[in-house]
Amino acid sequence: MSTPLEIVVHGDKEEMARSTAAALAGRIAEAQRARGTASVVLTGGRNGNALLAALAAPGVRDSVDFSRLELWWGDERFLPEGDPERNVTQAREAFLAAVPADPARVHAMPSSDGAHGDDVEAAAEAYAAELAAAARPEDQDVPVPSFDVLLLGVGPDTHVASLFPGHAGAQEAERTVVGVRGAPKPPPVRISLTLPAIRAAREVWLLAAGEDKAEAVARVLGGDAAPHETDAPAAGAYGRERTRWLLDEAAASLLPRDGHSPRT
Ligand SMILES: O=C(O)[C@H](O)[C@@H](O)[C@H](O)[C@H](O)COP(=O)(O)O
Repeated sequence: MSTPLEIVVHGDKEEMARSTAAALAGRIAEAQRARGTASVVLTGGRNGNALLAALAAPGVRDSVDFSRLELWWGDERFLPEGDPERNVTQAREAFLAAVPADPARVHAMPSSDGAHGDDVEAAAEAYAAELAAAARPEDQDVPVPSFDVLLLGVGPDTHVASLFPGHAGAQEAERTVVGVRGAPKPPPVRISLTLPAIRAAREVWLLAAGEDKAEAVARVLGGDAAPHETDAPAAGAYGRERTRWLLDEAAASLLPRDGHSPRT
């Protein structure tokens, strides 16, 4: 990992969601002051949706100018539009329905009944093209926008987005978006940003709360050296400027406490 890690441990998952939502609102406001707009990549999953619900809370959402916020997704379940299992469907329910986001700036990944039908590779290429079209010349050499914050839930097997240990997506070194088949986490067919796209973000924030994440957190952060990213994709998820792990006590419970702080 090339950027120093920040590890923040909260009392419980609710506090992690609330605190991280407030920090994200602040980061969005800073980016909008600095560059006029902000760009955030959302994640699916329980922790990701809890964060979105906290961001939509009245005291927090009022500090964000949603008319100047670009929203992207790190992965998506490749299902028909409106399917309750799609990350964008869950984000609409948890968050988008409550905030004045600009629909032109909400970049959902394709559905399996859209322009590309059930061709997940074509759908992935289309999203890669949308990302490339939004990239500016001054952005880094990876053809995606300079995301200000890229959010990732962490799976109990250390997967992030839909990049799973031992699967081809975690080894992709060129493309920015891939189609995923045979995902161990249902549904099996997905679209995902790759690690090169993830690492193009200014900041990567990894969300891991709950006892079921303790082994994954210890696997990536607890040893003397990080595991290889193809074996533990979360180990390859870091930003150009900042990498933050947002935990709760349960998820941090297996980290070394004997004066040897987790690798940061
Ligand atoms: O589409 C998905 O399922 C997510 O994007 C996935 O990467 C998720 O973030 C992790 O599996 C953690 O999910 P939980 O927070 O529910 O444990």
